[in-house]
Amino acid sequence: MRILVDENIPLADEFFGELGEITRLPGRDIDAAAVRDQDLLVVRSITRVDAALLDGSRVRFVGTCTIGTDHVDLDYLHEAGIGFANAPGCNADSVVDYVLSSLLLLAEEDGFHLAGKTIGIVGVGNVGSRLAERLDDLDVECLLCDPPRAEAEGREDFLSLDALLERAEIVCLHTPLVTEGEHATRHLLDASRIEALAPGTVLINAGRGACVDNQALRVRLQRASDLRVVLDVWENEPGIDAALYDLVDIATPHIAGHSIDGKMRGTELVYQAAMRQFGLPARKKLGQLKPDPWLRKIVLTPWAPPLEALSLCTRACYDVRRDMLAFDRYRRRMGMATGFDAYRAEYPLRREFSTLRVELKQNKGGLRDALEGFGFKVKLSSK
Ligand SMILES: NC(=O)c1ccc[n+]([C@@H]2O[C@H](COP(=O)([O-])OP(=O)(O)OC[C@H]3O[C@@H](n4cnc5c(N)ncnc54)[C@H](O)[C@@H]3O)[C@@H](O)[C@H]2O)c1
Ligand SMILES: O=C(O)[C@H](O)[C@H](O)COP(=O)(O)O
Repeated sequence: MRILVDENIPLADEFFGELGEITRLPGRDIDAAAVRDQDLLVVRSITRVDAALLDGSRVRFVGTCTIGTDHVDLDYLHEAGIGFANAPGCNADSVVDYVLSSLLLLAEEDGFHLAGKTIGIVGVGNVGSRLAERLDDLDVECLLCDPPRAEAEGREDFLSLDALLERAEIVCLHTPLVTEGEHATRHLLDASRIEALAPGTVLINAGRGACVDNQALRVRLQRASDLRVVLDVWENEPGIDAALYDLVDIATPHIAGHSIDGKMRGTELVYQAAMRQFGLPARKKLGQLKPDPWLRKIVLTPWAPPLEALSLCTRACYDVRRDMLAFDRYRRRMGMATGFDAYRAEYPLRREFSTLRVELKQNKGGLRDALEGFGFKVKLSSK
């Protein structure tokens, strides 16, 4: 069997090696000529998978090691009888780490506490629901909006988008990009909703760029810099709006989900689906292959002030400023589009909060709940 894999997929040899010969290419170089003689194609979100790529090829199965599927023409694959799998939830915890690291940074810069804030989560799937679970320990009020789930599950506690936007001080978007139908998400935040955001609102988009009308957001920020904006995803990646880039508070190149833990989970999920497709046993397990965490444990003495301690653990594990500053360096050196892709391709190793254990000698000021809310494994020990 011949297998073509995006070069930014970790553990591809370990998982797929037993199936046949592996070729690796940058995701944007995967074209019709490259896939023609392949049997299995494993991609990330930057490869458009459609008839133009696959017609006339031998490919029988396509896997994307991502949550999102908006780069894949699912109808075409179905009609062509080509098997398909994505990796639901694989990097959801990584996105939640990104959101919490960003919120902590803004809270420190602006001198506010997360406790007591009202946070609106739009899109309550794997990412949104895990974010809500973690925030549960932090004494924040969570407002949830997910009309497809509200309809399917009869959830009366879910709000409409406009009701959520009216009350939330922090708005987190975790919706997929859906361009058609009753629940389309393209420009879910359109010009009128962006204009109506109350001054001081924090807006975070780590779903898909086009869920927010980027031009309208730029216009609002040019008129008044009264919002705090965190954008990990953008319209027209990698050639994003440079004027908007200059106006937002935290700008990163679609790396919220790029923890090595999330990427490896994505490879495992696609491997399992491919083995099912080919009727083979999936013997490889991520547990056998995963590298050890690089930072295992932080021990906090009774003198640790709770807020500083939370900040220290978060930054030790993942500090969003690293990605902001690095992206800025890359885009200055290479230009926006090339820098955007290059930083993602060379993305430094990042572990998830759940890989770090925090040992506490004393549980002062709700520190244990805050650390657990952020996702760290906490042990209270008097020794
Ligand atoms: N920035 C990143 O690196 C990164 C990483 C992972 C995922 N993502 C994006 O985030 C999206 C969400 O990820 P997930 O794992 O939670 O996906 P998911 O499929 O588990 O959940 C998406 C949720 O959005 C809801 N939804 C759909 N249309 C909606 C609408 N109009 N309004 C409100 N909610 C709506 C769905 O009902 C679903 O519950 C993915 O589709 C992907 O596009 C981005
Ligand atoms: O949908 C996803 O899983 C994420 O957006 C993913 O992190 C995208 O990463 P990429 O495939 O673009 O490297």
